[in-house]
Amino acid sequence: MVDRPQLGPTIFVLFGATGDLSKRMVIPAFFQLAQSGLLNSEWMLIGTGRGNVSDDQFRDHVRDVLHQFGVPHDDTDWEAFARRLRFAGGGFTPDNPGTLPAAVRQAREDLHAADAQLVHYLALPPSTFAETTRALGAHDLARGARVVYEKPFGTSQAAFTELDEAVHHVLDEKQIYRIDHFLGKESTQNLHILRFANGMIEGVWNREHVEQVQIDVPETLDIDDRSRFYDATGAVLDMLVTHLFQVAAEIAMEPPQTLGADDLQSARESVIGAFRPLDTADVVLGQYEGYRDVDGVADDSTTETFVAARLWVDTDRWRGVPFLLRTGKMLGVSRQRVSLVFRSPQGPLTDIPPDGAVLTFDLSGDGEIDISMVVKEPGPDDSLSVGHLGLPLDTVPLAHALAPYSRLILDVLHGDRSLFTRPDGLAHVWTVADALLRDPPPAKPYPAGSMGPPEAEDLASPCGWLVTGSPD
Ligand SMILES: NC(=O)C1=CN([C@@H]2O[C@H](COP(=O)(O)OP(=O)(O)OC[C@H]3O[C@@H](n4cnc5c(N)ncnc54)[C@H](OP(=O)(O)O)[C@@H]3O)[C@@H](O)[C@H]2O)C=CC1
Ligand SMILES: O=C1O[C@H](COP(=O)(O)O)[C@@H](O)[C@H](O)[C@H]1O
Repeated sequence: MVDRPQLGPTIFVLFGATGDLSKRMVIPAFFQLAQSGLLNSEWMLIGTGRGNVSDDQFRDHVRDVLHQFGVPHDDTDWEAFARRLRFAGGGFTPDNPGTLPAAVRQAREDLHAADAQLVHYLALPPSTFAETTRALGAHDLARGARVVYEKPFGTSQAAFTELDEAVHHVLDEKQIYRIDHFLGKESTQNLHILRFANGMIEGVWNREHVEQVQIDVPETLDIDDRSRFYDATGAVLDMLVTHLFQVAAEIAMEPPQTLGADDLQSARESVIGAFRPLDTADVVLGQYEGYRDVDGVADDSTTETFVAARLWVDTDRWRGVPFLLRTGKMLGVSRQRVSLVFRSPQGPLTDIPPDGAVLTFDLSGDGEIDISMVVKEPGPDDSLSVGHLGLPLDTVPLAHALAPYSRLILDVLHGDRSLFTRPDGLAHVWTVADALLRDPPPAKPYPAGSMGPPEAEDLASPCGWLVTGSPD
């Protein structure tokens, strides 16, 4: 990132600026960028929404958000930031521009930058993506702009195709940034950096050496804050076909020619084409006991709050290696672990623990890479034991981790699409998930605080899931 050119003046339009995602992620991330001096000094953030919120009311909201989410700042930081906040209300549809076009014109004047880079961030319900894009075209706010779409970008093959066509009617692919914040995590980026920078890792990144891959994101979190959204979405759409598939693609991809944006994006998104459509016999769905009592959840809801799946990647590199994916709400622990479990060598040693040699990427927080290895148990005989080496990424010299949303927003400002998804990859995602979405197996009940339905354990045999309900 040190080699990146200076950014020019920027106008960042935040749709859904007073919504949940904006307050949790986008506003704190943008503030982090401003505070770290990573923005051009000439920028303006225009929040938008359907209500008539004054600039000052919006500034109060933003300040509350920074307090609520514990974003450290002093008065000087805040005053410099607040001066650059505006709000444009009155809605924004193809028939009604509200006050946004005028606010953008004014921002260009205030910045003395007729050519300021316009970025629209759609932190909106996905059902509004197509219409908002049409409105950008209708009110001349699409020309030269970059547009960030939140997930999910479509909820089925048909919905994806319809949305993709609507968006491409107004924008070129180069203007489109479909965000998946798991790709912005420091450890996720190490799935390609560590691999391609270290021959000893790249050499074993294949079926000859890897017995199985686990992508495991259990969460203790409930869904109370967004029960309506969640009940209409479920774990398969919320996590599996989005974040977990993208992480699987990061692992499965063939080496790109370069780590330039187009090559990296192409390598990751094209390997999704080799994901075998999921067999529902390889999927276990669950629903935690008590889910139907949550306010906003239907009394007879069949929505899954847990999914475990065995995915196969039909490439020469990975044929026959199961990719085990698991995530769910109200589980016994919160973890975000990607593990490559290595095969035991044939040779003189017997009784080697089957999951002794594992390379793990911890995606949570600032990230960590761990290696476990089978070693001699120090002592008088030759018993085998498993030892661990941990590398917290914040201990790497000069580490200055960016939160995933900060990193991805910065990439948008720089016009770097390497960590964003592409329509060919997404189109195939819907093919892979089609049978599961059309005819899902019933969600099996599981107790809150457990690790999901017991049937999910069988998917991961013989090693079993490496993340268990017990503390590490
Ligand atoms: N919340 C989260 O933790 C996460 C959310 N996401 C994604 O981010 C996006 C936004 O999610 P979230 O913030 O939770 O959503 P919200 O339900 O909070 O909606 C965001 C804002 O959108 C506006 N809005 C709501 N309905 C409509 C509508 N029918 N037409 C136009 N504007 C509307 C509202 O602003 P106003 O009333 O001011 O117009 C609202 O504040 C979604 O795509 C979601 O999937 C992704 C990851 C995590
Ligand atoms: O997108 C989502 O991600 C979160 C988990 O993300 P993280 O920020 O904790 O890494 C998940 O809880 C949520 O259901 C999902 O919508």
